[in-house]
Amino acid sequence: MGTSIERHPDAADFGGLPQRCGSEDMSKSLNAVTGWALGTFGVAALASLPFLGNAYLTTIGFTVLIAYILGQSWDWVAGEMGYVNLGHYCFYGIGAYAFAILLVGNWPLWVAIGFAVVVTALAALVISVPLFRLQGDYFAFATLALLPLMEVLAYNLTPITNGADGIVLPVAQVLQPAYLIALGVCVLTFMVTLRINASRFGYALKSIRNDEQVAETVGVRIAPIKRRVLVLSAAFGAVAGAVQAWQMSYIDPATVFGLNVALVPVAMVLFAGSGLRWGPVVGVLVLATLQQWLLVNVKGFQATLYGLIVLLIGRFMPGGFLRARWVKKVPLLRALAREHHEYMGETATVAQTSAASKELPLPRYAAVGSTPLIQLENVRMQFGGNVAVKDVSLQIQSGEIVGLIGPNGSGKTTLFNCISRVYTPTAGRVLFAGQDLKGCSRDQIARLGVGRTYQIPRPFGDLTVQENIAIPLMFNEQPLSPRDAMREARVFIEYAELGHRLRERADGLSVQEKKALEFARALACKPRLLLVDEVASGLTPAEVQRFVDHIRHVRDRYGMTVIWVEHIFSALEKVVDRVIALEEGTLIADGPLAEVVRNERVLSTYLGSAAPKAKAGEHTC
Ligand SMILES: Nc1ncnc2c1ncn2[C@@H]1O[C@H](COP(=O)(O)OP(=O)(O)OP(=O)(O)O)[C@@H](O)[C@H]1O
Repeated sequence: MGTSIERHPDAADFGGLPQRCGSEDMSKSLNAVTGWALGTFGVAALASLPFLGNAYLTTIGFTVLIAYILGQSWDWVAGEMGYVNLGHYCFYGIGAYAFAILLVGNWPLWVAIGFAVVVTALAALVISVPLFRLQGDYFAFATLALLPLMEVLAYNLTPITNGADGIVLPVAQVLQPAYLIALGVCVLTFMVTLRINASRFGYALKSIRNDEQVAETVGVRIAPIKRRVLVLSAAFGAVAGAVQAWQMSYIDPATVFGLNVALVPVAMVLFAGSGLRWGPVVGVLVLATLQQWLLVNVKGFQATLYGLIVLLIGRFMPGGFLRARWVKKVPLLRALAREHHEYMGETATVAQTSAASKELPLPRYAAVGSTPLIQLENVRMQFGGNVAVKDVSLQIQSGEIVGLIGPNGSGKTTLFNCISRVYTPTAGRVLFAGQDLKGCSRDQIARLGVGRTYQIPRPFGDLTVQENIAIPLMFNEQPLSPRDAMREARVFIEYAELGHRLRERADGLSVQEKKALEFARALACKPRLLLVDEVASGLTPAEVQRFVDHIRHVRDRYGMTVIWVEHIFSALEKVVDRVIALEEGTLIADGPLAEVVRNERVLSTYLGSAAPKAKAGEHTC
C-alpha cells in the first residue's frame, strides 16, 4: 500500500493559490489511487498464500498477521496516547479463553469470536478504572502485573478454564480459514489506524501523549478517550487471541498469558518505531520472520533474542530503527519512517504568509447583566503547611482587562490554577458568569469559556503549529471536524504571525514563538475569560507591544475579559483597567495601576526602602 491513501483533514481551501492547488489536488488523487491499487494488489497477493500448498509458509504468514494485530493495537495506546501497556497480551489471553470456552460448548465460530471481543472489552473497561489513575512508569509497571494475575486466575478457575490441563478445541486443520480471517482483521487494523490518525479521537490521543493537563485545559475530555482506546485495543487483541486459539486448537495459561511471549509484539513495534504509521508493519515483518527462522534453526533462543533487541534498540536507537539518522538516506526506508506530521505536509500546500489578519473567528461576548464574569469568594489553596492563596475574594466584570501583580511566589499562578481547576481550591468558591465551578472538570471549564497560557510555554511538542491550534477548535463548545479545525487554525496562526512555521513541530520553535503559539492556542479556545501568565517576560519591547495590542484588540473587538499576570508594569500600564496585587497569597490592593503602585504595602513588597520615590510606568520586578 502506498503512503498517500490517507485523506488529509486539511486537504482543501487554499483559495489564494488556485493553480498550485489544482495540480497538487490532482497529484494527491493520483497518489491515493496508486496507494489503493497497490494496497489491493498486496492484500490479494497475501490472500493467495494459503492456496499455494505450502503449509510452512502459511503458518509463518499467519504468525506475522497475528503479531501485527497485536503490535498495532498495542501501539494505539502506547504510540498514539503515550501509555505503555505491558499487559496488552492479557487481552489476547482473555479473548482466547472466552473463544475456546464457547467453541467447546459447540457455539458457532462467529458467535464465539463476538463473545471473546465483548468479554475482553468489558474486562478492559473494568481494568481501565484503576489503571488510568496511574501515569508513566507506574502505569507500565501496573500493566505488567496483569499477565501473572490472569495466568494465576486461568490456573485456578479450573471449572471454567480446565486449569493447567488447558482446553482442547474441537477443531482440526483450520490454518487456511484462520489465515484469511487474520488477514481480514489485519486490513481492518490498518484502516482503523488511518482513521484514528485523521480523526478528533486521534488528535485527542496525541494531545494526551504530549501533555494531559494542557489537553484538558483546551477542552479535551481525557477520561473517556483513554477508556475508549484501551477497550478498542483490547477488542483487537481478543480477536487475535481467538483466531490463534482456533488455529492452534489448544490453549493453556502459560501459552496465552506467559510473559516471554507477551512482550514479543511490543518488541516488534519498538524495534521499528512506535507511533509511526508503518512502524508496526515493518517491525512485525522483520522480527516475526526472524522468529520463525530461529524457531526452526536456533531453538530455545528466540526469547533471549527479543529481550536483547529491546535492550539494544533502547540503548542505541531510541524511538526505533526507523528513526535512526541513517534511515533518512535510504529512499524506501525514509518513506516508511515518516512521522504523522510529515503526512500532513505531503498533502497540504505551502502556508499562506499574508499579513497578520485582524479578524478572528471569535464570537462577540456581551456582558452578563450586572453579574461579574468571574467572582472569587474566600478562595484558599493550601499545599500541606504552605498556604499559597489565602482567602482571596475578588470580582471581575465582563470586558475588563485586569493586571495581576505580586512578587515571585505570591500566588498569582496558583490563583489561575484555581480558576482553571488545575488545582481544586482547598476552600472558597469560584463563580464564572454566576455558575459555581465546584463540580466542573478542567475540560468543562475550558468549554464554558476559560482559556489560558502557561508561564513556561507548554505546547504539544511533537505536533505541528497548525495542529496545536486546531486541537482546541476540535474540542470547543461547538467542535469542528479536523479538516475545518485545521483550516480555521490558520487564521489564529496568522494573527500570531507564525504563518511561516505552520507545518513545523512546536518543540522546534524559539521561546518567543512558543509564547505566541500559546497565546494563539488560548484564543482558539474561544474564551470569554483569557488568563495570560507572564507572556511578555524575556521578550523585546516590540514583541511586548504586540501582546499589548493583541490583548487590547480581543477585548475591544470581541468583548473578551482578560486577567494578565505580568511583572512588566510599563506593558500593563498601556492596557489594564485596574490591577490586583498579591503578597504571600493575600490580596493587598485592587484599583487603577497608578494608585496601586503608590500603595504603601505594594511598594514595600516590591521595592523595600526605595518605595516612596517610585512612579507608575517605571517599575519592573
Ligand atoms: N503544586 C504545588 N505544590 C506545592 N507548592 C506549590 C505548588 N504550586 C505552587 N506552590 C507554592 O505556592 C506558592 C505560590 O506559587 P505561585 O507559582 O502561584 O507564585 P507566583 O506568584 O505565580 O510566582 P512567580 O511570579 O514566580 O510565577 C509558592 O510558595 C509555591 O512554591
